This record gives sequence, C-alpha cells and structure tokens, in this order.
Amino acid sequence: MSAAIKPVPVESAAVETMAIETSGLTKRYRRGTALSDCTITVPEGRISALVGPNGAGKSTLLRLLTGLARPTGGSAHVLGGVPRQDPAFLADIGYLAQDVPLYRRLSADDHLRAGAHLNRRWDGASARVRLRQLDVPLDRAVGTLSGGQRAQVGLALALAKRPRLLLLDEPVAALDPLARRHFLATLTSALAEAEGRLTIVLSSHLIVDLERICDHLILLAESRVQLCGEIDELLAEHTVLVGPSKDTGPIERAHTIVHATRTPRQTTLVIRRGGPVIDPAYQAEDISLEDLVLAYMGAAAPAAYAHLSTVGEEQ
Ligand SMILES: Nc1ncnc2c1ncn2[C@@H]1O[C@H](COP(=O)(O)OP(=O)(O)OP(=O)(O)O)[C@@H](O)[C@H]1O
Repeated sequence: MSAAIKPVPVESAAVETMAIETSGLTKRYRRGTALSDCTITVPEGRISALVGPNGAGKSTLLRLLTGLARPTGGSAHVLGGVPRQDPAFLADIGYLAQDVPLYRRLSADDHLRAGAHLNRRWDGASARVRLRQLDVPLDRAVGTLSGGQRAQVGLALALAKRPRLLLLDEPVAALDPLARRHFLATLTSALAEAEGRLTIVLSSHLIVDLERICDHLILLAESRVQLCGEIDELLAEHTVLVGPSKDTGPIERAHTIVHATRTPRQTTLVIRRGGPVIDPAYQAEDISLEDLVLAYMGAAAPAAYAHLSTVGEEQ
C-alpha cells in the first residue's frame, strides 16, 4: 500500500470521538430499500472510503448523514447532532453531491462571494489561492469550465466552509488521472491543515485512489454494511488461501469464508480469520484492499493470487 500521501492518524490517549455514528439506519422507498440496518462509526480525523457496487446505498447514506433524506428506521448522530437541514447543523458539514451542483452562469468568484454571505466561518482567501494554484479561472462562468475544474471549484467551496465533516459523493469519477491526483492532494492537504479536526467520507469506485489516501473503510453491498473499520485492521483480519480442490469444511469451521472460487484442481478462498491457519495444504497470502472489496462484492477469485501453486500440484 502506498503511504506517500496517507494522513498520519492523530494519536489520542483519550477515548476517540466519533464524527459519525449510526445504528440500524434504514431508508425505504415505495419501490424498495435503499439502505438497510446500517450501523457504522467513523472516528474524528479519519478519511473514510465509502465503497460498494452501483445501487448499494452509498448516496443514500450520505444524504441521510446531511439531513437531505430522512430515515425510515434507525438513527444517526453526526458531530454529536441528529442530521437535519438547519443552518446550525449544516455549518460544520461540507457536502459535495455526485453532480457537483453549481450555478452554471456564475463564476467561481461569484460562488465564493455568495458563500461568504451565507457562512460564518468562510475562508474565501484560501479557496482562491488553491484554485489559482490549479489554474482554475476564477472569473469565468463555471458552466464553461471542464469537469475537473468544476469539481475543484465544488471542493474549494466545500472546504471554504471550514467544515468539521466533509462528505464527498463520487467527486473524482469524471476526472482524468492528473486531475484526480490534484483533487486527492487537495483533500490530504486540507486534512493535514485541520490537524485532526476534519473528518472526510469519500465515496468512489476507484479503489486504487482510495487506498492511497484513506485510512478507514465503509463497504456497502445490497443496501447493507459488509465492513466498517480501520483499513489496516481489516486487511490484517483477512487472508487469501490457495489450496487443493477438496472439502473446505475444516476451514469453514475455524474461519469465515467470504468468497470461494473452485476449479477442478484448485480452491481460492478469501477468509476472515478466526485464528491461525494450520492446514499445510493451503498457502496463505496477504490480501490487497481491492481484492478484499471485490471479495465482499461477490467477485470471482482475485486474479493476483493465480501464481500461488497448490501444494503437491504442478503449475
Ligand atoms: N429517491 C429515490 N426513490 C426511489 N428509490 C431510490 C431513490 N434514491 C435511491 N433509490 C434506490 O436506492 C438504491 C440505492 O441508491 P443509491 O443512489 O444510494 O446507490 P449508490 O450506491 O450511490 O449507487 P451508485 O454507485 O450507482 O451511485 C438504488 O436501488 C436506487 O434505485
């Protein structure tokens, strides 16, 4: 895992404060359930990756956390308050929706001036410096900017609020690799400047990007939470086992099999370990974040482990 720009967790002797705590959070629509029984915690100061397949409930969760949607069950506490669309609650929350909603005819400067009227802790100066560094024109209608430039304007506005919690819904999906790199670098420098007082939840399908900057993971699939926790701990709890195609009963009794791929000659298992793996027929290997996510999404055997030979078998 690249640690190049990963934020250093803020050490604290005291009990960690949770920026987000939900319990059984549920959102049902007439046609179906968008989010079911979602119980998660995100400690303050983390940058959390929110991942899952299309339709898993990621946007729904973010909308519930901002108070834009109301739960049909369960509860959420965000920065110690119940999410609601009122200025006192929203003052500490920056939210960038999937489609980066901006007034197309207004310039970045116009947006920054409007923000200064509407927000009490507005830091327009830093936002302007950041946008100038990225060569984003401040005086042109945002409707004439590129997708990447608009995303940077959206992020600059969200950060200008000096939020304690930043919720970003797939902000880098449309960006080229360099623009993504700039966007993510802006996030990590904002996190460093905030010295542990900013928490970020970043929804994205680009696991490699998330792996570079995130230290916490929320994985949703089929409207439910599959995993929630520190990425390093989650990776350490899981292992890939490659072994002969035989009865996996003994493994199943000792561990949780998250995903299994079987061929006539070989079995590849992603397990959540219940203790040490003692069956010598299996080769064990650490799992990458991408393969962990794919395993919980029900994907086929991680191709990266095909090189592991099955004991007693020729490659
Ligand atoms: N306003 C709504 N009315 C009815 N159903 C909705 C509504 N909003 C979302 N849904 C449904 O809830 C489910 C979860 O949607 P959501 O947008 O939260 O998923 P997502 O994980 O963000 O997906 P994607 O990765 O495609 O953006 C989907 O089946 C979606 O069709």
